[in-house]
Amino acid sequence: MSVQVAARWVVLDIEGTLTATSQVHVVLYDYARPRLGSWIREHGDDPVVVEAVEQVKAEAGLGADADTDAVVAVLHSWMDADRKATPLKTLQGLIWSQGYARGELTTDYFADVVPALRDWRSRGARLAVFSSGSVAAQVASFSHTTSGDLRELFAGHFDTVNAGPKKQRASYEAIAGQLGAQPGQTVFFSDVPAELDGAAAAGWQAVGLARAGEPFADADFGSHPVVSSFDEVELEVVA
Ligand SMILES: CSCCC(=O)C(=O)COP(=O)(O)O
Ligand SMILES: [Mg+2]
Repeated sequence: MSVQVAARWVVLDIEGTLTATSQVHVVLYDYARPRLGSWIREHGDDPVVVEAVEQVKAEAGLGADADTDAVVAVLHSWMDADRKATPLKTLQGLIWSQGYARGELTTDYFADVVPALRDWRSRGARLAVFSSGSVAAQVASFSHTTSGDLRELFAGHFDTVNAGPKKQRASYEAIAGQLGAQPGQTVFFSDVPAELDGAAAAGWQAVGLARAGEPFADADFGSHPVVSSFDEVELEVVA
């Protein structure tokens, strides 16, 4: 069954929507896990790293003098629990960016994704991304994919820093404001029902992705329309 959407702006979640969850939880997390300690030690003069480490200590209740091993233990526990904490996402993004630049990481999308995004873009839709992954991680991941460099497809990238938490209405209002998008002409695609609730509360259209084999495949999407792939989306691009 197909879902009809009339929109100018298409905003996309990544994990579970564009890529398999294993692409993040296995490929990317396994890449970051053994590199966190050395990254923190070797970039002690990078203010971004210093701030992220301070945030980890504060969020985890560690003392200010906690050593790097203690910070890394917290980061590993957050990855084990898939806690999408902003300082973890910042540090992962730095490490993944280097991995993509070195050719050690490549993003693989579900088969329907790249054809759909190219079709929507060619017909005048504006595309943007809203993910818990940092903007740096997003840009790096779209630059090295099995379909080439896809960065030119996107007009905006949003994360928990420049937009806010993905389940909150205010984050979607912030994104629409930054894009200059009319909420009613904007659609958000995600595999997580609570994220769709946040988008809908901001006046957006919201469509669930229930992809076979993914963690949210059998989730209750409530009143949100649901598709199992982008092949089931009929997008009318409005001016
Ligand atoms: C290559 S971007 C990294 C994706 C990531 O770290 C993540 O946690 C994905 O979460 P999402 O909000 O896209 O479900
Ligand atoms: Mg997701």
